[in-house]
Amino acid sequence: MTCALGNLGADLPQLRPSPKMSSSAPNTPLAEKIPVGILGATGTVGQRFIQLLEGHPYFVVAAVGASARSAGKAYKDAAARSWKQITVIPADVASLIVQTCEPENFKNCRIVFSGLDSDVAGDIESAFLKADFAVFSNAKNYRMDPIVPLIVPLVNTSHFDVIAHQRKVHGLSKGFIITNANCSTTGLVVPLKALQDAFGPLSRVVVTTMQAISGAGYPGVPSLDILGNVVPYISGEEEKIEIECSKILGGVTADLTGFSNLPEMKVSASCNRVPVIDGHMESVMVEFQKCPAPSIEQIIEALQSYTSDAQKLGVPSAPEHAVVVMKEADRPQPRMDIMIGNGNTVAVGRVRKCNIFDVKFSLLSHNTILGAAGSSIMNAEVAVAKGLI
Ligand SMILES: NC(=O)C1=CN([C@@H]2O[C@H](COP(=O)(O)OP(=O)(O)OC[C@H]3O[C@@H](n4cnc5c(N)ncnc54)[C@H](OP(=O)(O)O)[C@@H]3O)[C@@H](O)[C@H]2O)C=CC1
Ligand SMILES: N[C@@H](CC(=O)OP(=O)(O)O)C(=O)O
Repeated sequence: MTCALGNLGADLPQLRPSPKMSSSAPNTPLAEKIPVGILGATGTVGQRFIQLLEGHPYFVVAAVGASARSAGKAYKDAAARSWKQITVIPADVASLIVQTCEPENFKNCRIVFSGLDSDVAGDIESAFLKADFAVFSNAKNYRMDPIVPLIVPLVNTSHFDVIAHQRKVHGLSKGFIITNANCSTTGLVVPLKALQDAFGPLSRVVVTTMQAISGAGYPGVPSLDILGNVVPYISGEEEKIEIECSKILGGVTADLTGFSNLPEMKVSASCNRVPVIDGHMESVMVEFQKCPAPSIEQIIEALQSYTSDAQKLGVPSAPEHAVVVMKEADRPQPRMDIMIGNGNTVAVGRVRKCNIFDVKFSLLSHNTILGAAGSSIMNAEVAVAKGLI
């Protein structure tokens, strides 16, 4: 899964100058919106980008890309069968002509958000990086690359500090690549970060996931496999959760050229596909290095009071609460709780003593909002606030 991006320094095309932007007041609309492109725009994650970017205060969708199967059609026709959002396709995007995913077709964009299938994301995202775009990827291809930040905006925006080094290595002036985490990793690391900040290092984490079908994209899991059923296997998912947590919860090296992972924190994941449309549930057990461990009351307080850097920066998509702790015995539940914080909050419940580790709880996070497009957009907002765009 670890891929080297290679030497990207040569043949940089001249891009149009980026619009004037203010990094001093990140939560107010920019004087001129930043044109963005969406790669994989017809897919499950791409659609979520289009939905979330409608009326966005910083960004405007200026180009959409997908495979040769979709290219050349108006977006509304290319996505006619696959659009599964509960809102209609925004009118200004509906009429855009879908492009093939080549940088020259996105010359009017400063940023590209990628919801590309991982089979093609590696080469395409690399081409956009080489062409000096700011690339925000949802695919797994570059997550573990030693100079690519893997950022969950409610957890580790400090990892943006490696961008200057990444630009230097690749000979870029404005471009960079940031990746999001796997959707189950994303829901997990937010409460883990709250606990790590409050009580010090974690030694062991065991997680069992119950993942929605939208996680598999469209058309995804056949209905006959999933209706009235549970499938106890999602290819590659357990391995991704187990390694990504360590990079995200670790720091940046002192010279800002890479990441200091947390090999001492052991994570074991078991993943299941369940017949839910949106929202990944996770059942989590945590052991602290600290002995004696904090009390359940202290743990609940730490989860509730956790405030991420994205919230402190006040970027538009940052939720009021990174974590909400639900007190009802049978919550959170996907049907009722998935849109807390507009899909960018992690709902935690059933926080209780664990007879084997120190604490156990359930969590719910939105796999295509916080777990994908929502985090990418929030990462881009943070990049604007940090003056990187
Ligand atoms: N769904 C989720 O919850 C999450 C997904 N991800 C990741 O996000 C990415 C997208 O996932 P998802 O939206 O579910 O996948 P989908 O299968 O729903 O969408 C895939 C997209 O990639 C495009 N595509 C496929 N082949 C090519 C090609 N050769 N050239 C250009 N575009 C191509 C498709 O276009 P076309 O319609 O023309 O075929 C489509 O737009 C994946 O890497 C996935 O692992 C990450 C976190 C969560
Ligand atoms: N595998 C996840 C979604 C996904 O595509 O993850 P990743 O981007 O890590 O491959 C799911 O099925 O729910």
